[in-house]
Amino acid sequence: FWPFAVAPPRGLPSHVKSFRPIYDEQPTEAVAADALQDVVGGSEVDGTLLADEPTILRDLTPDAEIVPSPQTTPKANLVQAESLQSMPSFSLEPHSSSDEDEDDGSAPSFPAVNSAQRAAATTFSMGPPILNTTTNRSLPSDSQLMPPPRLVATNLRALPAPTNSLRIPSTGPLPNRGPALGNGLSRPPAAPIKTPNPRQKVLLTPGHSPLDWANLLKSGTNLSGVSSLIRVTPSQLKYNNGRKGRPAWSSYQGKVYNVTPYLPYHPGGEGELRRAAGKDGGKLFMEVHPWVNWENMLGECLVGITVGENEVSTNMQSLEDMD
Ligand code: HEM
Repeated sequence: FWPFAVAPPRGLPSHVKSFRPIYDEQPTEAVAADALQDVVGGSEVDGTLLADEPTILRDLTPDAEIVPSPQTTPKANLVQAESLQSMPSFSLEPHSSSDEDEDDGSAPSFPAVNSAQRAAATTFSMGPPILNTTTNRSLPSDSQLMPPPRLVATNLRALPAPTNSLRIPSTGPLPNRGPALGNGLSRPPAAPIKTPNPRQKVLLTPGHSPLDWANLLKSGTNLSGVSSLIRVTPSQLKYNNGRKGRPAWSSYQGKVYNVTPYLPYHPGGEGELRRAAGKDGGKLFMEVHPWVNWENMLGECLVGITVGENEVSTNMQSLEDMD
């Protein structure tokens, strides 16, 4: 079935595998010619089909005006040599030239032959060295070189001995890892590291922080254990050493304090504070924390002042009586 008014083309070009109509309606001759033109090639000039194959179009459209088409596919033709004279021609053939700057296939000379650098080099012997193939490179003689540094004793530093080298030894125990263990599973507890001035603060029990002590000082509680300040003889001070239920008194620069209520508040621990109980604790105190103001911290604990043994008040009980 051929729906067009024209017959299907015969002798399709080799690159056309099939010829399939794409119009459902009856196309006009012009449309059919366009479709045919797409297939068989050719061109249209001023409404006139210029077919590459006039015989085919003649069969398809017998009434159409058929004119031979110009050559649309370039083909090699013989042309006259005169017509090529106006066209530039190129050639890869080498041509002879006396100019040394022309590329002769070798590396360009530097500096350029006619340059000022080349001229200066010949005049002042400056510029790049000209390699002479007969002498090759002229190495400087020993007399032109700096002499090697002399090894004198003052220039030498003692190298570290191999055993004291900082380099980690490749074999054996590492120097800072302790002794090697037999089973390798457990390690003995490390010895405590001693520092010149270790802090010896203790963990205070709840309710005994420095702030709690400050609040207790302001509470108005009698912390001294006495109704009024008294004269304290050395025997009295020694007697109140905090043992056997007796209060712990300590003297600091002539003043006696009852440190018993402060024991659980002492950041250094009760034991440290008890070391000064029953005696003058000024030396120990100043050895540990001379920055601490004991007068402010123990103000409410003040018992009295130290006096000589013979200065005991008449109404004061003797140490024998207190025992
Ligand atoms: C009764 C008088 C004393 C008061 C009021 C007192 C008070 C204090 C205070 C406030 C601190 C904390 C200091 C800080 O954090 O910098 C402290 C720490 C300490 N106190 Fe006392 N102290 C007294 C007596 C003593 C005595 C007689 C000793 C020793 C024999 C002692 C041994 C220590 C120690 C070892 C610490 C810990 C030091 C540290 O922080 O490393 N204190 N004391």
